[in-house]
Amino acid sequence: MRGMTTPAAVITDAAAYAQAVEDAVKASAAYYAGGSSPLDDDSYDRLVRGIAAWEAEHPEQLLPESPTGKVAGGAVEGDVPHTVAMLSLDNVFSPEEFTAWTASLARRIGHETERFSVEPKLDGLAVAARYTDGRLRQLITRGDGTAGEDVSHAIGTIEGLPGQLGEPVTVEVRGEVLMTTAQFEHANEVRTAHGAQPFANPRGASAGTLRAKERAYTVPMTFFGYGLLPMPGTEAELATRLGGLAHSELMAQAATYGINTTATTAVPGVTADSVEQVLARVQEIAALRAELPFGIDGIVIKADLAADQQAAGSGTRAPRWAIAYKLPAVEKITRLLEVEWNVGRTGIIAPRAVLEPVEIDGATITYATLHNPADITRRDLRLGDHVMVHRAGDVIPRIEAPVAHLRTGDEQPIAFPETCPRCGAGIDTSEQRWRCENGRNCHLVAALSYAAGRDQLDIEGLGHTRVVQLVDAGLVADLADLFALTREQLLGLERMGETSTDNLLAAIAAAKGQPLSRVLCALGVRGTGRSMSRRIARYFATMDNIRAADAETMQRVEGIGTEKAPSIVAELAELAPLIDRLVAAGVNMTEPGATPPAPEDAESGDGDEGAAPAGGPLAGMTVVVTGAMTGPLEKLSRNQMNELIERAGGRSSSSVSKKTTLVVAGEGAGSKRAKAEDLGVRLATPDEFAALVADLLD
Ligand SMILES: NC(=O)c1ccc[n+]([C@@H]2O[C@H](COP(=O)([O-])OP(=O)(O)OC[C@H]3O[C@@H](n4cnc5c(N)ncnc54)[C@H](O)[C@@H]3O)[C@@H](O)[C@H]2O)c1
Ligand SMILES: [Zn+2]
Repeated sequence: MRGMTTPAAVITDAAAYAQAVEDAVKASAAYYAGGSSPLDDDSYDRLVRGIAAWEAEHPEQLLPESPTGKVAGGAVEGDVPHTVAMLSLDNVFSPEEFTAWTASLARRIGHETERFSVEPKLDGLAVAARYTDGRLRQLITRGDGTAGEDVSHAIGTIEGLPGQLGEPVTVEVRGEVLMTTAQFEHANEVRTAHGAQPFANPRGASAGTLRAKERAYTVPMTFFGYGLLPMPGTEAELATRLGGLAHSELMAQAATYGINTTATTAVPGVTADSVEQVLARVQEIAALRAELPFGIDGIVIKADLAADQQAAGSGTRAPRWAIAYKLPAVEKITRLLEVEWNVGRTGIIAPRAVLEPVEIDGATITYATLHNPADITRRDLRLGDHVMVHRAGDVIPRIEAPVAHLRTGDEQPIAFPETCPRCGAGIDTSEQRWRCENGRNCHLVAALSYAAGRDQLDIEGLGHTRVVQLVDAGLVADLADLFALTREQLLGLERMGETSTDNLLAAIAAAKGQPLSRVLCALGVRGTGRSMSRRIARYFATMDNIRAADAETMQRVEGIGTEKAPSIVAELAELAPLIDRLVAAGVNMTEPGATPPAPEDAESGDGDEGAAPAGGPLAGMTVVVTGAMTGPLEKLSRNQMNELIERAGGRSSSSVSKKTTLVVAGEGAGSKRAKAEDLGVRLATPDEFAALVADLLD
């Protein structure tokens, strides 16, 4: 795993040091008050590392207001004293640093740490929730660690923090308040609808929301507990018992009281008996990070046993028995320079953000998705805005929100196109995603290249350049024209010799034999990608059946709901002349191995049967493929693997969940394998899987 990506800020003289301290304290105060810091975390941490480096060289110049060594950088105060200090955490950034930390902990307590607990480091803010006789009476922020702010007004708006515990106990629960991605999107939608500025990121949104006292609206947040301790009023017997429990036992106890903990997530807290086990778990959590519905900025490792914790003790800023293993930052602030509107192969007009290049976790980011025009309006994005950009794993970078408090007033509204930016035709704005009225004919080259692609008609020799040539020469104006191409026409093109012409014609002829699922996919009907096309083709078995289906019948295919069904039916009706010409050209319109739905079945109308044949070695199974395939499966693309799964009676899926029955994990499998292990889903190697479906392999 990579360590720090950004070096410390370099401070060269006392004046620069004083300025850096002032900047850091200001940023920190804004950060804890409501996330309106001008700096992203990476820049803040860099600044503080620079301050610490200067102080190490010039201890005599240390300014009393310096953020180093203090909870919350010394920028926050409170008036409700904590019974036990609420501290921050020290950091490590690599396996080596972590190992060194465990060694120093062992020296301190006089023996190796018996057991560790390993939990995600939730990226929200810490609160203490005081329960008296099982009732939530008071909610307090961390503040400066010794006293926090009373935010009891937020009681009732935080999921996972019940007003009433399952038992009438008097205890203090500590944990993190955060917003899930969905809660964050919702919060900003509600805020902008009320004329308020959006929050820059989920962390700032929860800080700002928690502290806001009088608002016309409430937005939900989520709580995860990671501490349980006695407080004044706690029964003596319970106090003694809690004091002796291991961290993992406390978490189990909190859960039985009804408190939400990470046990409900894909990254539950676990215990580990060795450094190796801890590091393996760190890797697993890191691999799952991009898929989590909430932000984490590291992994927290604690000595699990109470005796070990007591022996280690705490410093003024952080406990000595716990450490944060930090992960690289996934968020940076940069500027939104421009919005491009690109027309895709189905005629969808999608906005894309052009950013001032910014480095996030080793990659330079210049573009981010913006989904659709409504998304821009909802978040009140403007050109020239500073924006919080998020990028984790292989997921396409996204703009989280504008950093509204950095606005200068020079920002400009984002202009939406009034006509298709590609062909000038009108725009159909009836759905969230806008579409050129010319549909797939608008970007014919993209539509045809897609149709000829490996996972659709698989026409070798018909790459992008060749398609451009055919379209420019006026030889092809739609998919059916491909099948009418003559030898003479092709020979007339530049760089087309006899051999390549014959090869291309043969490839086009072969494409006529592709299964219906691929032909359907090649048509590029909105909402029918590869797997949906396979489900439709398997359910209906023939193109005639598909075309005969009304919206209600279409909904019998799994995954097609009331919204998608009518649009698919309408688009297929639009495509009727094209489909007729494909049929006339001899293109196959049946799905091998699929049987059409029986008429009774069509009347019973209950959902998802028929999506796969009843039998087959994978009947009733949901299968996910990850990593590189080897052995008999080596040559199969991911799409072909999914086709194979469905031919074998199973259902293919791209993400692992509790519903997954089998994960085929090849070399290099990462987060999906980890998740399968977490959920206890059965794993198979490519060879084991090949044996399972041997009858279908040729
Ligand atoms: N952008 C800015 O201007 C700015 C300013 C100040 C601080 N910061 C950021 O804040 C961070 C430092 O803040 P900090 O002092 O709050 O420390 P921290 O967030 O790095 O670590 C301590 C906190 O971790 C949290 N935590 C999450 N999961 C936990 C778990 N399972 N067990 C225990 N604790 C858990 C708790 O809230 C605890 O208080 C840095 O990442 C820094 O970049 C940013
Ligand atoms: Zn167009």
